[in-house]
Amino acid sequence: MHQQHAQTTSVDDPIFEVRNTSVSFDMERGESKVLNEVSLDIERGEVLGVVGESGSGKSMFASALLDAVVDPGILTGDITYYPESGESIDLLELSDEEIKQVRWEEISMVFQGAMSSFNPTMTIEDHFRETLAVHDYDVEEGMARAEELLSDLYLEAEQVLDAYPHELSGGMSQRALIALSLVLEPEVLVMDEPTAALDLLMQRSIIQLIREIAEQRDLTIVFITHDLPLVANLADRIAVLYAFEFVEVGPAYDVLKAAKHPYTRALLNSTPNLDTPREQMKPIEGAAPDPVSVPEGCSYHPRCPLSDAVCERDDPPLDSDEDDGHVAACHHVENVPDAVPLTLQEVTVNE
Ligand SMILES: Nc1ncnc2c1ncn2[C@@H]1O[C@H](COP(=O)(O)OP(=O)(O)OP(=O)(O)O)[C@@H](O)[C@H]1O
Repeated sequence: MHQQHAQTTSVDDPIFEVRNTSVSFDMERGESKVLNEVSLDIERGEVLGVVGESGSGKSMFASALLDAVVDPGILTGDITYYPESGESIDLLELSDEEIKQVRWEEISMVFQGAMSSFNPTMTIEDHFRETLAVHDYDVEEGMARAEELLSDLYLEAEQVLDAYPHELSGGMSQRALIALSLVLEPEVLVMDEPTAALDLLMQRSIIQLIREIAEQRDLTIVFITHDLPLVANLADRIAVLYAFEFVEVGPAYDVLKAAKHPYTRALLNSTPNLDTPREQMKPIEGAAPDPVSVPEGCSYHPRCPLSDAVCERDDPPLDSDEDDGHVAACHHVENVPDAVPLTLQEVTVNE
């Protein structure tokens, strides 16, 4: 059995406290735990990048934050949300009606592929008006905000509002969706691979816009991606998911320049820099675990050059004596830099 992870690095002013949170599916092959007892604090106003390979549980973490795990997934644990003013909210205890209000108004979400989020028979303006009306906001005031948001995202507001979703390019519709997700002035925006379907140039310009908007509006952003170099330019902190658990959390600069976990270092070595075409990236050897049969002990041990009997037996906790907020779940943290040297250091990082 996996041990319960110790509490992770705490932050000064948490907007979320996620504790021992799991998502599981009952499968014919056995219990599939696709988020495994994760604990993490998210700081108010930060951009947190959540990074991991495909199938590592990133989307499960995103949907857990909105208590929106798809059926028949079972979400357990504690997620406390601290609004800017008022009482803290135990998200997993809310009624369906209450959680609907929190979503969009407090915590909003943008997924990959705007097209599937828009209704093809409605104009973009209809989407804004409907969202405002359903949440009992003043529609005219809200539409003024919508125009402002669209132009902050470098879109011609009038033209975009009049358009049907299919009339917009991929980059335009993704930006329109970001504007829609912000029209109710939420405190948190959870973005799950919001730029994955776009070309590199458009991805970068949207990342830049997201940074600007986060700063202007004091937003907390949880940005989920498999693309480590992409978040390098965006995130204040990075949390790395491997096999449904966080294996490393820390300030973006430290995680990118001095990663502590062998997996994070392998991930960095597999993604040389922002200009490297995906096809040229070197995949990490071995396969990511199947959620039904996650290895005992440290789940990374079958792929790790430092693995020994302790790693095969004990799941390392995500804690450390370090006081710099940079933690890694590894029994051999001090030996990692020699055992897994960073081959490429070209990731550009916001300092
Ligand atoms: N409806 C479902 N029923 C059972 N298992 C599921 C379901 N949806 C997802 N999973 C499994 O949960 C695990 C985590 O999925 P998740 O979508 O969170 O991964 P991810 O890191 O976001 O990957 P990707 O980048 O490919 O979206 C995967 O093994 C996936 O197969």
